[in-house]
Amino acid sequence: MEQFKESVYQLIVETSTNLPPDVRRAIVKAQQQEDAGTRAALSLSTIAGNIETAEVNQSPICQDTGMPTFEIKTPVATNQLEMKQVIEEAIALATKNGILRPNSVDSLTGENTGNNLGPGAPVFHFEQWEKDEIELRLILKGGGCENKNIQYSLPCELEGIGRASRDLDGIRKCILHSVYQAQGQGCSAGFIGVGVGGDRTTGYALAKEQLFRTVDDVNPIESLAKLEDYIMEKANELGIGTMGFGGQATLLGCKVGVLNRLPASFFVSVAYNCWAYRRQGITVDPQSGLIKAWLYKDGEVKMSTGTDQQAANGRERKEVIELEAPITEEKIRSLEVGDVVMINGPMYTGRDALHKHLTENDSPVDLNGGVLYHCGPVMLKDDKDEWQVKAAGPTTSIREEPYQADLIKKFGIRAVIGKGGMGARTLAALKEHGGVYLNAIGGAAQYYAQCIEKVEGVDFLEFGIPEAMWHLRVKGFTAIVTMDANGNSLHADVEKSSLEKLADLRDPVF
Ligand SMILES: O=C(O)C[C@H](O)C(=O)O
Ligand code: SF4
Repeated sequence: MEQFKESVYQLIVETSTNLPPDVRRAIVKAQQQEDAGTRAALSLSTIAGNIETAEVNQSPICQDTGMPTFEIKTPVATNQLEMKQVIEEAIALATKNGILRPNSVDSLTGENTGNNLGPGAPVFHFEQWEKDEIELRLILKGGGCENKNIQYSLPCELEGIGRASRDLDGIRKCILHSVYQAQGQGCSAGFIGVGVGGDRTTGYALAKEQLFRTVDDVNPIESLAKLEDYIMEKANELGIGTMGFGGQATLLGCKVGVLNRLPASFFVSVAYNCWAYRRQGITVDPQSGLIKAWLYKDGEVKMSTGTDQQAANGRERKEVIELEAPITEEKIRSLEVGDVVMINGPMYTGRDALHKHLTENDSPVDLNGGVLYHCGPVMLKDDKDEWQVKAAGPTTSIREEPYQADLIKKFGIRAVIGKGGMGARTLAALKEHGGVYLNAIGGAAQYYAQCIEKVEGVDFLEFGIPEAMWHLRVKGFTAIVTMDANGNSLHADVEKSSLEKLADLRDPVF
């Protein structure tokens, strides 16, 4: 069992730090589709560089290492209870070593268990088979894209695309709508697994299972193969693009599975996965516990960071505006949507727990002119007992919409960094107070970790590592202004134009 534990540990490390070749190929293809110099192309370059760094440094590709979900097939008479225990030990070890973020939170008390174990975590699906080998597949699907999963109960009326009836064309409409409603918030360009039929539970389970198919896998059911191809073509016409910045690549994969349903129910369930599509698998010899084969490794795909591509196209990078924190109101008001900024100086992290706390309490640090970063990093203490940043990309900002406007005004915050954009109340507060929303590249956790020079302190560690308020000193932290102090929002614009394009796809196709 010691060797089996080592094999499972290796599987966890590979899944968290090294994107499989089929996913890499899909991202490379997206890079080739985008025009050099655009926001989408720059973001994809950052993503490509991040993928390489994560592999080289053996560090998490994204700081949200997700809900570890195992699909396991065992020979008859294998002791699954013993296996479960060993896998849990491997999970706890990977968490201790900074390969996984402590991600399991008591839903009633908010307490983080610290080792990724607890009721329902990790997720195990066991099955027996006749073969004399163990197969383990693992997916690490993060919370931001999980929040963009959606389940439709047909018939229904859908914004933009109209009525979805109980037929193949209704299914088509639901899937297109699911991509639209995700916008950039699930770190597009994404991959979707779709479950048609089943009940509410098995429909979602089927949708997730589809994510274990390789990107180039062709559906054995002809009508579904056609549907998958159609969705790939049309979803990429919605213009949502990487991180919702607009662009050619919105969807990188679509896989559809089907189950029978009850006469009264008709569910279409969609599991949305970000570009950081971390899934891997192994077969293991049950006697020795050694890895026999890797399931998603068909060759090496090196990522190109795109600078060569830009140079080849002769296009200049947009000028970068340097900002020293704390930032003056005048400087902030001079920024416009589309500007690329580079921040130096202090920055504070804060997400769900902190926003709620600051609404009711004072801040332990002066946030006047300050930069607030929606981020839940992976942190480890080194031998000198100092905190080191292992991964630190942005989290989805829209969750803080109920609080953000009040906090901007209450504390004098000038820049909020996150991903996916924020809503109308925040936009109004940015205008009134003089502030900007900066979009960082979701999932690029290695890229941003490298911009952090020092961890200068931490408050509210009792909220758990992801939710604590980390005091960071950054240098060259690059992000894009997507909401400015003049009332402009790139997110609102992309949402509007993609809704119009969705509406163009109303007419029946199947
Ligand atoms: O929890 C996080 O760090 C990020 C999350 O996966 C998100 O996409 O918002
Ligand atoms: S931050 Fe983005 S890339 Fe990371 S898990 Fe969340 S959705 Fe995925």
